[in-house]
Amino acid sequence: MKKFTCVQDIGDLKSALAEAFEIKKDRFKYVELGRNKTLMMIFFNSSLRTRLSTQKAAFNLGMNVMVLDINQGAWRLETERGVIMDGDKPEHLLEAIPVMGCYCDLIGVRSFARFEDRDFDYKETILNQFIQYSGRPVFSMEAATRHPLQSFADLITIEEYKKTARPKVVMTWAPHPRPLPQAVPNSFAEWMNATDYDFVITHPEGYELDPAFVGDAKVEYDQMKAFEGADFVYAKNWAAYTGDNYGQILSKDRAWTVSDRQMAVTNNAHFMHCLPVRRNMIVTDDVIESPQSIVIPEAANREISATVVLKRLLEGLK
Ligand SMILES: CCC[C@H](NC(C)=O)C(=O)O
Ligand SMILES: NC(=O)OP(=O)(O)O
Repeated sequence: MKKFTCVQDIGDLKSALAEAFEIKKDRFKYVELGRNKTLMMIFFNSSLRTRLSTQKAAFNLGMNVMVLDINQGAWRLETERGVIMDGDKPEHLLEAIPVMGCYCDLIGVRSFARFEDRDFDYKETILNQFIQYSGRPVFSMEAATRHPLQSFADLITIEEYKKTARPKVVMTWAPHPRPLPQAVPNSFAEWMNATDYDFVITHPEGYELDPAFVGDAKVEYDQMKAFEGADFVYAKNWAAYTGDNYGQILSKDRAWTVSDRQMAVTNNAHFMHCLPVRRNMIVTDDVIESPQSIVIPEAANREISATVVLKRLLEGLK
């Protein structure tokens, strides 16, 4: 594997899942693979799970790790080509990227959507500059339009907890005080559409995601109807994608907050969320603390998804 930015990069999902469960049984099985190899993790945005689980995954494979928070300690970076750099940014990404590539073997990048220009975001301008100019294999630690390490961990978790071969999985929008990226819901939809699950998306009108990610998923504007018979509920907030509303908050309607009311019409569904979660906006305390909540095992599986991805990138170096 030469990059990991989307579901297609991991190849056959059944093989990827088999590798994940093999590693889950013995996560140090490939500890020699990464000896004297260095992972560089570059964050343009905050992180807890990705930062910790990906470092742990690198240690599982015997790698060295360097972490750079671009906006703390490094030079502020200009990302637009052609700009006259007479402002507050002393360095351009087009120099910084190949320099960073000199010091490592693999690069992970976190660079959220900026919500200033939909084309800039949806062309994955920042991530693709790392792919083009670093000279190293690059993987996404959540970019503008996808979060594949999260989605892979989500799939591992559903496979571990499902009670039927084709579970009903419902992704629901929920309110949030800030406009959040579409990367997590886009990516979850992309991975769910690559399985044979019964996948439904539910959100208020105006929150339609990019059709390229929605694919053949059923979209249901009535949340209660969507929840009927669900085996898994995956809650997430996202800002509007369509038209002039791009990056905007259209609703903070807390009738969409996942509570016992909605969970009561499911098939005793498991509750999932990628975290961090705003309690009593996205989900009530009772639901996220209930026996059906699997948000912690879901977060634990981030170490497993990252170990499989780093292993395949290291194998691709040979
Ligand atoms: C894993 C989630 C990261 C980010 N969350 C926030 C709060 O910015 C998001 O919603 O994309
Ligand atoms: N789910 C996830 O990626 O969490 P962080 O933003 O804390 O890394």
